[in-house]
Amino acid sequence: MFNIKTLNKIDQEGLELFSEDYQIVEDGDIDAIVLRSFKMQDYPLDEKLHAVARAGAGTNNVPVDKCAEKGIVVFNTPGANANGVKELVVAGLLMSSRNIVGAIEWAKTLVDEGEEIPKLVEAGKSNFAGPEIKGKTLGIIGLGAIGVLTANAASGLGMKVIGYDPFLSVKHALKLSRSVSTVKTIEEIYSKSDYISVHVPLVDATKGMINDDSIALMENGVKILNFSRAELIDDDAMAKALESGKVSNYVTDFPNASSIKMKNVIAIPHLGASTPESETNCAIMAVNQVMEYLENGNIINSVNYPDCDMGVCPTASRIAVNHKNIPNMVSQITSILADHNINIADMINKSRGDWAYTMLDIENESTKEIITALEQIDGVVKVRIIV
Ligand SMILES: NC(=O)C1=CN([C@@H]2O[C@H](COP(=O)(O)OP(=O)(O)OC[C@H]3O[C@@H](n4cnc5c(N)ncnc54)[C@H](O)[C@@H]3O)[C@@H](O)[C@H]2O)C=CC1
Ligand SMILES: O=C(O)CCC(=O)C(=O)O
Repeated sequence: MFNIKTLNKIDQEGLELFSEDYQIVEDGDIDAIVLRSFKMQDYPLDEKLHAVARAGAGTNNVPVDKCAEKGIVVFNTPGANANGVKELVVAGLLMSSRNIVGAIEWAKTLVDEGEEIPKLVEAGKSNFAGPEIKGKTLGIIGLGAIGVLTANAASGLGMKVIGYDPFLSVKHALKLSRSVSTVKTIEEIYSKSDYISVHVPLVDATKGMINDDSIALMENGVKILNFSRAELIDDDAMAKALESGKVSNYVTDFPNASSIKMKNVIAIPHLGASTPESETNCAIMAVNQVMEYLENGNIINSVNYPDCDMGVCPTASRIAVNHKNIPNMVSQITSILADHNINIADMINKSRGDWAYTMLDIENESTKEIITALEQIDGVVKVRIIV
C-alpha cells in the first residue's frame, strides 16, 4: 500500500485515479506528496518519501535541490493549467486598458441614485475611457506553455506580438503563431512594447528582472502584467514607476504587502490557474506521474531528475538507483550485480545537471544484500526495489 499526503486541496477527479493500492493519509510513512502552492521549504523530508508532485507549473515553493540530494523526485505538470492562465492574462490586458475595475467600482456607488442612474452613467462614463488593445504591441517574456498561448491569443485579438525566450523549446516554437515575432534581446521587448507580460519561472536569474534599469528602457505609460511570481518584480522600482506614470498600470496575480498599496495596481488573488479545467488537468497529470514513478520507477516531467521510461518491468525484478551525476557510477552498480551473479536484462542511465538515475531490470529477485551494497556506493542517495 502506498501512502499519499496532500498539502493543498487537490482536485477529486485526479485523486480518484489512485488505485486501491493507495491511501491518502495525514501521518506515518509517506511515499509521495501532492501539493499546489504550499510552501514546502521547511517541510521534513523523511527517508521514506520518494516523490513530490506539484499540481501546477512553478516549483519555487518546493526545495527542489534538497529533494534531489535525498533522492526525492520532484514533478510538475507542464502546460496543464496554461489555458486557465492565458485567459486571465487576456482579461488583464483588457482590464489594464479599459479601466474596467475602476468603472465597476464607480457604478456601485450609484446604487442609491434610483431613476437617475442611466443619466449619471452617461455623464460619468468618460472618466473611464481607455484605449483598445488592437494594433498595440505586446511584448512577452518567456515563450513556454503560457507565453505561447498568450502570444497567439493576443495576436488573434489584433495585437502586434513580440516574444523573447533565449531557451525557446522546439515544442513551443512549433506552437507559436506565425504572426508572432521573436526578438533576440530582452531590451527589444522593453523598448518596443506598449504592454509587457512576464511568463518565466522564478529562479535566481529572473528574480527582480523588472527593475529600475529595465523600466528605464520602457515606453512611457507602458502596462506590465505579472502572472508568474511576485519576486520577478522589484517592488520599489515598480512603486516609483507607477507614481511617476512611467508605468501606467501593473496587473499582478501575486499581490504582496507592497504592491497591494501601489497606485494603478490591479491586484488579483492568484487566480490564474483557478479554473475547474486547470485544477482537474493538473491533478490528473500529477497523480498519473506519481503512480508511474512509485509502481514502475518511470520518471515523467521531473524538475530535478532526468525523465526515464522503461515501461513495465518484464523480468523478475527492477531496481532504481538515484545518484550523483559523477564518473564510474554505472560500472560500480553493474559490478555489484555481477558479484552477486545477477544478469541484467535491460537498463537505463540518464543524467540531469548534478543528478542521475539508473534503472535495471534483472533476471533474479533483488535481495537485501544487493540493495545494501548499492546504497553504500559513494554518491548513491536512494535505492528502491520497484518489483
Ligand atoms: N498565475 C498562476 O496561477 C500561474 C503562474 N504560473 C507561473 O508562470 C510561469 C511560467 O509557466 P509556464 O509557461 O507553464 O512554464 P514553462 O516552463 O512552459 O515556460 C517558461 C518559459 O520561460 C522561459 N525562460 C526561462 N528563463 C527565461 C528568461 N530569463 N528570459 C526569457 N525566458 C525565459 C523558458 O525557456 C520557458 O520557455 C511558472 O513558472 C509559474 O511561476 C504558472 C501557472 C499558473
Ligand atoms: O495551483 C495553483 O493555483 C497555482 C498555480 C501556479 O501558480 C503554478 O502552476 O505555478
